[in-house]
Amino acid sequence: MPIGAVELPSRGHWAPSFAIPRGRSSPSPITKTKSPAEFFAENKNIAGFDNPGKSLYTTVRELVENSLDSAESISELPVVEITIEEIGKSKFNSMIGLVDRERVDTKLYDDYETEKARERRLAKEARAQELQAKNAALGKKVKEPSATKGAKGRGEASFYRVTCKDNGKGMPHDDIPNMFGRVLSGTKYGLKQTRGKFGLGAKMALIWSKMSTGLPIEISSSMRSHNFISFCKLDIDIHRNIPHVHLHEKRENKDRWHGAEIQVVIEGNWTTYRSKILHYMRQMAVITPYAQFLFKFVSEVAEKNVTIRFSRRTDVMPPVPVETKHHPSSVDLLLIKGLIAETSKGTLLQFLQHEFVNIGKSLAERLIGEMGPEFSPKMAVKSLTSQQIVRIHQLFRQAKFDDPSGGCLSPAGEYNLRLGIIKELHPDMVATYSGSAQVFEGHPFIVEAGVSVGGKDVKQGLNIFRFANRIPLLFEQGGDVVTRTAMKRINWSSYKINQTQDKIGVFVSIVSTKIPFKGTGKEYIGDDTKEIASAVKCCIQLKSKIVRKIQDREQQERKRNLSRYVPDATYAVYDVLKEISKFHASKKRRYEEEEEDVLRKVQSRSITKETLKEMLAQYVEKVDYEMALEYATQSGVNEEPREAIYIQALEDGYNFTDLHSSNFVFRFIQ
Ligand SMILES: Nc1ncnc2c1ncn2[C@@H]1O[C@H](COP(=O)(O)OP(=O)(O)OP(=O)(O)O)[C@@H](O)[C@H]1O
Repeated sequence: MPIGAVELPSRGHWAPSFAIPRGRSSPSPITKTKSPAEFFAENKNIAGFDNPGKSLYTTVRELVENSLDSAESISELPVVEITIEEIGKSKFNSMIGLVDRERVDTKLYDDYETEKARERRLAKEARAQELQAKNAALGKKVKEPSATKGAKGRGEASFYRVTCKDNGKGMPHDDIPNMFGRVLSGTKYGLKQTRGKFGLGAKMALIWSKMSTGLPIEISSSMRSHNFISFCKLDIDIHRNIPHVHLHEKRENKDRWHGAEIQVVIEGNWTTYRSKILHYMRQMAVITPYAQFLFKFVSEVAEKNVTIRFSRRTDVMPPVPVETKHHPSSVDLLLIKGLIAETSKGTLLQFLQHEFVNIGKSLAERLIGEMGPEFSPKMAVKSLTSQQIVRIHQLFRQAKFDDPSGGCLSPAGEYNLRLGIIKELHPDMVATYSGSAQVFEGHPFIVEAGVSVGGKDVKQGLNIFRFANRIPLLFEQGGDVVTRTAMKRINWSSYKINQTQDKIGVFVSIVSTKIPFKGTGKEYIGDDTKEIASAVKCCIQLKSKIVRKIQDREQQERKRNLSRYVPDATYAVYDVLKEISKFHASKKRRYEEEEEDVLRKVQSRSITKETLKEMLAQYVEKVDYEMALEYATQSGVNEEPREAIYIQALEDGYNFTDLHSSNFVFRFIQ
């Protein structure tokens, strides 16, 4: 939807209005209204900008998610480059044209400490270090020393330039100022599964930069059809909630690049949020294995630099989610009024039939009949009174409608989820499951889950990975429906898994046209949504798959263990045989015919160490095969290797056909 079509909440209507007393002498309060930009600047924590560290994290997150939404919207395999560049105080000062100044009156500063206090602090730190070294020498677990707190005081602020570049759709030249300089404006307001929803994230990064560094945001963008790059430098007029454009021009696009590059300079804290940012990138790589991410942290000190490339492992992308219409049981009074105001349909019958899913002509007629004598199919929908609209709403809440289909959703897919887990965690075992579409308050949702055991960089116990509309959720884990289900409602021991000792990965991805997040931070899904809670439980219960995989693994390990002993066993047996064959030659003892045959062969060297080793290996192979066959007969392996596969519809422009299964995709290129 072009930005012009986005109906912005008009200032003053939605914003909290409150009374400010003028002072003791003046009892009559004046009512003030706030612009959305002002409101979010004052309450930035509700959008994930709680402190400098979290703000750095949220800025990265908002920019990366916009990039992915953008590339996927044009079915382009995403290539996203994100760079966080540390900017020292001197560099920052020179960027804003401020001359560095040494402290003169040191006692003026909050972090001033007397000589005595400094000595005491240093002595305490030395004692802590000594204790740590002692513990390390004794092999005891050493706790990370808490960041040495100097004297009190907030310390120096750290500044970072965050740049995010993608190969997405780009933006129309004239829309850029509004997209980045007007809070609550965006192109993702329709009823559709997208990562972004509120029209807020990029603007919050700008508001934070305005609050912490005063520097504007820079946007470069080009669309596929453009032979120019739009460049825009802007900040935001907080009080009026409008963009304040510094520069907006068209530049040459020699390389025919399309996509967007956003750059913002903010205060942050890399030290405290480093691990959160890297976890976020890794989890994004799990759920988006068809994207390529290049993450860079560029420090002023070269040793602190970080470069991580999360490579693409597949070019199979989930389908682009499609916009859908509202389900009658999901709408409220305000929404019905909005739909009536916007509809191009003339009559009530047409309105019901065309503006909602799952209302066909005959159902629309039955509903109108049920509304009462003052309603008729041919009546003008725009002539409905407020009372009549309430009647429609009441009926929508009580009538029975078919559930909405999940066809408009775009889950990661079992194949991608499995691939992402394998690529980033290298587990010993992974089982995945994809649920069918279900419904919550008229919105379809799909839950997919994976369970892994073992792997790289995975801690002992439960490691929970949560995703909503393919966004990793890292904060407020405790109250989340996935955490609670995995910790409290699943009996892991019945899966042959030890909940405290095994390295267990639990991955749950929920996609929907409406994710019931708690709060605006998009950080967790409450445990109180019954439908979602039970779907999550069903999905994590991959019991038969997990148990089967563990048995398979035990089978493989048995063979591996037996094979490992073949050389030693060969030497031991051969040495014994040689000794016995000497006895046999001296006729001191008689043996059975079969045994004599073996001993003769050892003597004549037609049985050597090598042949014996080979025979033992063959025997292990045979026994393993027989046991596997027996196991397969018991557990019905005949059913197991069959994978459901389906053929993707051939659309114009495709010159290949994909055969999908949860474990693989065959691509036939014509
Ligand atoms: N990298 C990008 N490529 C193309 N368009 C972009 C990009 N970043 C932002 N946009 C456009 O700017 C709009 C505003 O982005 P913003 O991050 O403020 O909100 P949002 O993504 O719509 O919602 P949310 O606040 O939930 O993230 C987006 O809707 C999108 O149309």
